[in-house]
Amino acid sequence: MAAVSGVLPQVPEPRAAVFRTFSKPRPAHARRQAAATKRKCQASSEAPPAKRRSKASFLPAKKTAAKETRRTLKGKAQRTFSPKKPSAGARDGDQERKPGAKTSSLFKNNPEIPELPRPVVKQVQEKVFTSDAFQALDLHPHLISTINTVLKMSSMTSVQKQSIPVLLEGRDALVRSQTGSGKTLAYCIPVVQSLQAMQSKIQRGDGPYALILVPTRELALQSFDTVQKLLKPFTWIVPGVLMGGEKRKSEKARLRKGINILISTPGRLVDHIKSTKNIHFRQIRWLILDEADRILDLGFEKDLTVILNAVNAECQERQNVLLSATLTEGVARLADISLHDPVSISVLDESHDVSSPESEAFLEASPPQATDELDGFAIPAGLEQHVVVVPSKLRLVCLAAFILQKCKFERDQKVIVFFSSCELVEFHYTLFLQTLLSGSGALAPEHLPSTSTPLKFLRLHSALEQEERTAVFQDFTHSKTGILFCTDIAARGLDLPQVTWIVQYNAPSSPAEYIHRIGRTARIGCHGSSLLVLAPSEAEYVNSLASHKINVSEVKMEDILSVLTKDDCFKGRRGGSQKSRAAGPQEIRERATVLQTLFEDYVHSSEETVSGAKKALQSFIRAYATYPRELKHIFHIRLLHLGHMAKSFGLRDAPKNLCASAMKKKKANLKRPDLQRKKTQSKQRLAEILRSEYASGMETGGTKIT
Ligand SMILES: Nc1ncnc2c1ncn2[C@@H]1O[C@H](COP(=O)(O)OP(=O)(O)OP(=O)(O)O)[C@@H](O)[C@H]1O
Repeated sequence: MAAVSGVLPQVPEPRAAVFRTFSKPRPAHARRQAAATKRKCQASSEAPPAKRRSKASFLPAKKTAAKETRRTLKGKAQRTFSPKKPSAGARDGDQERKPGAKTSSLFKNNPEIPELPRPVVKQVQEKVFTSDAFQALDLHPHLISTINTVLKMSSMTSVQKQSIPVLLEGRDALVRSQTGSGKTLAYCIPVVQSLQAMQSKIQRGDGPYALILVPTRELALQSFDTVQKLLKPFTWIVPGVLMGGEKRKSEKARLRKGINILISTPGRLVDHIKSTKNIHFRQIRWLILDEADRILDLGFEKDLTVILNAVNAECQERQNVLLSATLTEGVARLADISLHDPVSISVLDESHDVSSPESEAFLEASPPQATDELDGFAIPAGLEQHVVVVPSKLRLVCLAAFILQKCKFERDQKVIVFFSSCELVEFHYTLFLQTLLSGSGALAPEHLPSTSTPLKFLRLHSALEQEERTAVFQDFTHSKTGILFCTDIAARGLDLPQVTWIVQYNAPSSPAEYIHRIGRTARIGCHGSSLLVLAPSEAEYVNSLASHKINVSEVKMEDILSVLTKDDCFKGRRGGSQKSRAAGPQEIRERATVLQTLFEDYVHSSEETVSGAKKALQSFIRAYATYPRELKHIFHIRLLHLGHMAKSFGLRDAPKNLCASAMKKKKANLKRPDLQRKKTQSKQRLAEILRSEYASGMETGGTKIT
């Protein structure tokens, strides 16, 4: 199959059947080139036959995947992306493909898929809506009409019904209700109502009366948008947003003119506290921490202390409100330092009988406690949660098949896929764009099945320029369909309409993050679904979720992969299609192999792409090493099979240098007397890395007072 270095054909490996149906009609010169490539491919396909499959194969097949792929090559050599000459990187030791080596052995030597534990847990549920109209509240008539006409809302949600009167009474509060239940308005309405009612009319130059802290820039923009809408009738009250990525100068200018309701990420605010002389908190009446547990979790504690000190130094009398769908011990600790005689508001219905009188949201007028996860977190009733166990080698094709199923063969599907790092998002985004999209190595329109929808890929992570981040956020918000690849910066608070599926390709590091990620769908009483992808060694995670009252139902990997039989782009040698013959397990395996080969060919098309895949793999391993201690027995790097993982990055073999450097480091560490100190340092570095995901964007440059 593979050629020895030196006689390697220009096109590294012909996977003609893969590319044939993916290509567009080509001009004459391209056809001549393809014919030449075809000849080369035919020549290279005369390599010795691959070995027969071993009996230890997962899903035993009659023929090897490698064999099948090679057979598809004959006489079908067209590429849909333009590979550069096999590069040094692509040919170096670990990636070199030896004569007779297998193309892909996706279904061989995989670990058994274990029987998943089936714990039965009673999920916590909340009732989203009440029958009470906003008119029932003592609000300014213009505010009510804005809610009704601009926001187009008539009845209150449970959390709004419970929170708004309490906050209008002037109490501090700790508010917990499920994702997508309307917490933003639960605090924005009382803030606007109280500020417009102030006896001496607010002046812009007075500065901030309300300070709203949120963990991410997108959430800051979203909350700003809501506040802006509510303020329509009250034009003298000026809202403003501070967030990383924007020009500091323009923010300073806006601060100088005056912002009355200030929405910010903590890091950015701290930066202004330290560097902007026009910022003051003399008038502060409200301090709101949205996603309060996250703000604490991510090491924002230090920033928060700076902010609280700055606010306390100028003003003691204010209302404090903390909100989140997930209360943890951390929140309670935070509550200790910032709340005064707070009311704890929790919208819960554990009875599951949402029509019974007892199931009404209840108000618990007590100090907040460490409500930790023992209670379980409420999950929207319309959310169906699934889990699929996939051997590492098959992860990539499984994800691709799932996306194709949802976004190509079903209508109006909006999917968010969560990854554990920016590098992973970038890698998968580029790979899918280059291989599955029309025009760049993908499906030519004439080959698209009539039922299919064009794919639209987007990505969101902290390493993007702010302008692009905002554009992507807006684009996905207003799209009817699409696939958003993202890190956890999109996990909290974002209200992206009509998201139908959440995929967690990398498992989250805590049950709280699981809840927030899946909470991007099934919002405000709608329906949605989620899929968690686990490796066989991670199956135990289902029990961990169950201990937090989270129920997931299993879907079989084969059922996800079977979509490939709907798509003749992935036809194997025997060319079976759904029309010509029934799709059996063998055909599914063949097509999965064709798809994997498409990925591998792209990855191995240049030195750059090989190196990108290696970096992504490295990033995956780094992220894997950061699971908290209580999950280490499930997610431990020693449980990973590097060679198998490499396949899920389109690499044909495990990169040797990656292993070697990791091992060397481990050995060296064992000999070190100062190991403990180093460990602490690396933990700190890790915290920094995680933190950078939510950074203010103002880390670089001096902090000159202006
Ligand atoms: N009373 C209401 N009637 C109809 N829709 C509402 C109402 N209140 C809020 N919404 C809508 O519900 C959606 C979710 O609201 P919001 O983003 O405030 O939820 P949340 O509880 O803060 O979620 P998360 O925990 O994920 O941050 C938004 O689109 C919002 O406009």
